[in-house]
Amino acid sequence: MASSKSKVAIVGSGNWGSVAAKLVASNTLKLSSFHDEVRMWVFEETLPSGEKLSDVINQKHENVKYLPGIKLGENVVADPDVVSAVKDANMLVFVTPHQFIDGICKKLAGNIRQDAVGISLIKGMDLKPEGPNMVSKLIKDSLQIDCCVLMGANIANEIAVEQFSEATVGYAENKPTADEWVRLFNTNFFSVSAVQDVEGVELCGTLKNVVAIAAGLVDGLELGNNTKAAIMRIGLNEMRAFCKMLFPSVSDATFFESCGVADLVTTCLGGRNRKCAEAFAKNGGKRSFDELEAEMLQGQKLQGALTAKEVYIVLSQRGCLQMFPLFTTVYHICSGRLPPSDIVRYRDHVNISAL
Ligand SMILES: NC(=O)C1=CN([C@@H]2O[C@H](COP(=O)(O)OP(=O)(O)OC[C@H]3O[C@@H](n4cnc5c(N)ncnc54)[C@H](O)[C@@H]3O)[C@@H](O)[C@H]2O)C=CC1
Ligand SMILES: O=C(CO)COP(=O)(O)O
Repeated sequence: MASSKSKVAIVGSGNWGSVAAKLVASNTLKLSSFHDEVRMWVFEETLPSGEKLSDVINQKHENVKYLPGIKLGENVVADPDVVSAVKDANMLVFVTPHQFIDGICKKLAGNIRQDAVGISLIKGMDLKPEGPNMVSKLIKDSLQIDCCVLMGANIANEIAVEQFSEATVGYAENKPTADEWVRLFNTNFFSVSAVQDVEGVELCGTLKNVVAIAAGLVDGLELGNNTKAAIMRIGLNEMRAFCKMLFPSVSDATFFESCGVADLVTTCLGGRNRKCAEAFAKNGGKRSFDELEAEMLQGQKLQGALTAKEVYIVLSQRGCLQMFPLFTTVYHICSGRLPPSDIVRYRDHVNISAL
């Protein structure tokens, strides 16, 4: 007889992907409605030792490259083949840098269980010539599955050592499925709640990375706390305006959840986008974000600079750059068209034409 237990697979194994696997795997051991084993797809790479990353994860139960020093749990099994990693699972957790998800979905289409559901932890958007698409929608449409999102003030390294934080699950209509995701992720140090606003939750997680770049520039320029707070406030307003422009149904209450103001604050204080933007400003904009990412993040990926470009393209297409002067200025600084110091002159730059 087929088992009615749910089986979980994690699509991704970077910094947050590894922590998500650890969180979920601690719960599948405790909750009888889940199979113990959690399969985690690893984008395979060869370590300096000559060993394959997936082999090392399975031997040491640790992602030595993206989450060193943290045990994932013996029930996390690394699999370098994405189709094999998901084939038995009915709960799929997507957690890769956003630039890779389209290609991954193309590989998975037609290769997942009929009864599968998904959740996206990916902060970023998918941009097609016809316009912006949310990552959860891309997953939903390409795999024909229900797809929730989980976003929040979730710096992975802090959750890895079990420091208290919160997260928000966003769902469209299917509350029972959202509740199942909450059950899978919630722990005594990771407090998860669900709201019926999938677009609002996902766009908050996406757009705060652009504001984090602005906050990092302020840090690099040593402009102080008041300036940084001002940039965060202005950024939050632009986040809200952008959300409402794309999806008028987005609720103001969503901005007060962990996925909203809390994620904005933690990312502007301690995230990777902030850190690289600080270095960018300290170098006077002479070293690109790609160079700084490669040098400072040991293979981890920034989402903010790419998202700033994607947001800029959406705003240009819609002819509303002037309504989003901070987002526009962040893009021009990231692309080298304006100096980092112009972050506080953002109001002067709303009429710059596209590159
Ligand atoms: N790290 C964090 O603290 C948090 C990250 N997030 C979000 O989660 C998502 C994933 O982030 P992380 O897990 O931190 O990843 P990461 O930033 O550690 O990225 C590296 C991952 O990308 C993979 N990769 C590299 N090239 C690839 C390719 N061509 N195709 C497929 N995969 C490739 C690497 O193997 C590695 O698993 C992002 O959208 C991020 O914004 C959300 C909350 C917290
Ligand atoms: O999303 C994050 C925290 O919630 C992490 O942000 P960074 O990618 O800037 O580190």
